[in-house]
Amino acid sequence: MVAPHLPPFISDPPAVAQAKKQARTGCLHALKTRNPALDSLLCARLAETLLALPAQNIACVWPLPHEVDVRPLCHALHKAGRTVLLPETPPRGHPLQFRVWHPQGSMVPGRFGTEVPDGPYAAPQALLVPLVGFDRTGNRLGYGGGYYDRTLAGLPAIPAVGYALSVQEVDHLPTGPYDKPLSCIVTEKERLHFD
Ligand SMILES: Nc1nc2c(c(=O)[nH]1)N(C=O)[C@@H](CNc1ccc(C(=O)N[C@@H](CCC(=O)O)C(=O)O)cc1)CN2
Ligand SMILES: Nc1ncnc2c1ncn2[C@@H]1O[C@H](COP(=O)(O)OP(=O)(O)OP(=O)(O)O)[C@@H](O)[C@H]1O
Repeated sequence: MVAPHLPPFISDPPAVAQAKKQARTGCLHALKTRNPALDSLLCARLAETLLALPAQNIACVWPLPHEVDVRPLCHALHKAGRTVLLPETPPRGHPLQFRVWHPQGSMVPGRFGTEVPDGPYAAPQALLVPLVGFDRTGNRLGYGGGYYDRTLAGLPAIPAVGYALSVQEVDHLPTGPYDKPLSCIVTEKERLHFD
């Protein structure tokens, strides 16, 4: 039997995977022990950044319990007339899909403790990217599922805005073959541009 033609799968070299794991532990600790009063400052800065984009469909984020509470941002974008999408997490190895969120709609449980709206599927025109960690050159770190890496690879032409608190910054993040720097990262203190 002839093997089906699949693109070559290249995982991170072991030293890179190990270094990412170590950075992830430190950044997650910083996220979980943050001053929660900073969440609203970050939301305000993100609203300003995203509303400046000419995008109707904005893929936002619904927070996990330990993450920055960006739910006020979802409400602010909706109030401003934008269509808010939220990610649905497929099995590992696939990119995220996005569904329309409405403040009065229902959320259903998704993978890894996420909550997903029951609205229709839609394509984003701008993408908000939650960060576990980041560095000053635009490199990002997630939970290690490769979900946003794959999603960004499939949507190369739309603006992607990463966000984190400034305590989640590290000096230098290791990168693997699929890691691409973001063009913009927003924290409660600043907006970093990398193009
Ligand atoms: N709010 C939110 N939604 C999101 C993401 C995210 O980072 N944040 N995702 C980003 O890809 C996708 C979900 N992917 C995820 C993949 C893995 C884990 C995960 O491994 N979580 C650890 C908890 C880590 C910890 O608390 O120490 C776990 O379940 O053990 C979480 C989300 C889509 N939705
Ligand atoms: N476009 C892709 N195609 C195939 N494999 C990929 C792709 N993007 C990432 N990967 C692989 O997925 C694995 C996890 O990647 P990584 O540790 O960078 O995830 P992450 O950026 O922390 O998580 P996420 O993207 O979910 O926020 C790595 O082995 C990586 O090589």
